[in-house]
Amino acid sequence: MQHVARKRFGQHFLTDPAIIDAIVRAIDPRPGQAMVEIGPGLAALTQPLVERLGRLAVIELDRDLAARLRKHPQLSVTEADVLQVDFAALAASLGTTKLRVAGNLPYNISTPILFHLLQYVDSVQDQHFMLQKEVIARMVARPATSDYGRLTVMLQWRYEMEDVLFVPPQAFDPPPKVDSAVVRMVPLAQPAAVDEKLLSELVQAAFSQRRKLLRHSLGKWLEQRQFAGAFDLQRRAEEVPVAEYVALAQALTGTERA
Ligand SMILES: C[S@@+](CC[C@H](N)C(=O)[O-])C[C@H]1O[C@@H](n2cnc3c(N)ncnc32)[C@H](O)[C@@H]1O
Repeated sequence: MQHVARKRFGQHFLTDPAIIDAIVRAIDPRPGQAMVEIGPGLAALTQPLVERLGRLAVIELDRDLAARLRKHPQLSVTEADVLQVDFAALAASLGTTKLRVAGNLPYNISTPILFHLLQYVDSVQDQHFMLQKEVIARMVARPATSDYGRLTVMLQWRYEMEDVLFVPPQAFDPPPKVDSAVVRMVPLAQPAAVDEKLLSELVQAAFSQRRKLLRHSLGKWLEQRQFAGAFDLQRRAEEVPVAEYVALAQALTGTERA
């Protein structure tokens, strides 16, 4: 039966066989691996993935698409909003502690999905996501560039990330208005021990006025926390490397490096 793409679910279905093949090769699924796909849609990626894996868990919000997918004997379908899914519990239900996660994400909620998964980083082996190209540019950005921001710091603190593939709008039906790309995210083996909430507040304060020097955006914030250490506030937020934000958050809590 024909499915009309639903805009509210960010539905853009992959149709280009060469692109689908390139994405699956980048993911490199192996038999028996525990993988979950977010937003399988009409199964463009799902089918080649499950052929290689043997079994695949999928999370789909669209009730009609979930009903179709349930007919596939090798899929376990969770009909849910991915932002409500407990990935640690999902990993346990699949008999693993480390999940592989993949998906051509709905772009309207891609940043919330990335932050949701950050909570479950300890239950993840790796993540491969198709996203708007500009979002991936922000994820993998280097300091002192206009793409470097809150998303960069909060993700680079926990993941090694790589832009692995460019995908043009014509690879989808209907084509999105933006260019896309695929990112590989691998959790760091030895992340710094830091209070994530504090780091998040710090980074938010720093980038709240990104064109100004940090003494304007962060000075007062540090004063309120009675910070007496050394930190150069004569810079803009985008000039501070991830490791320095982490070290500052550690100094604020007295946490030692792991
Ligand atoms: C960009 S489409 C990708 C579809 C398919 N994987 C493909 O590549 O052709 C995004 C998919 O995510 C689903 N989706 C949208 N919002 C979702 C949510 N909150 N939770 C789970 N799935 C969602 C959509 O219904 C759709 O199937």
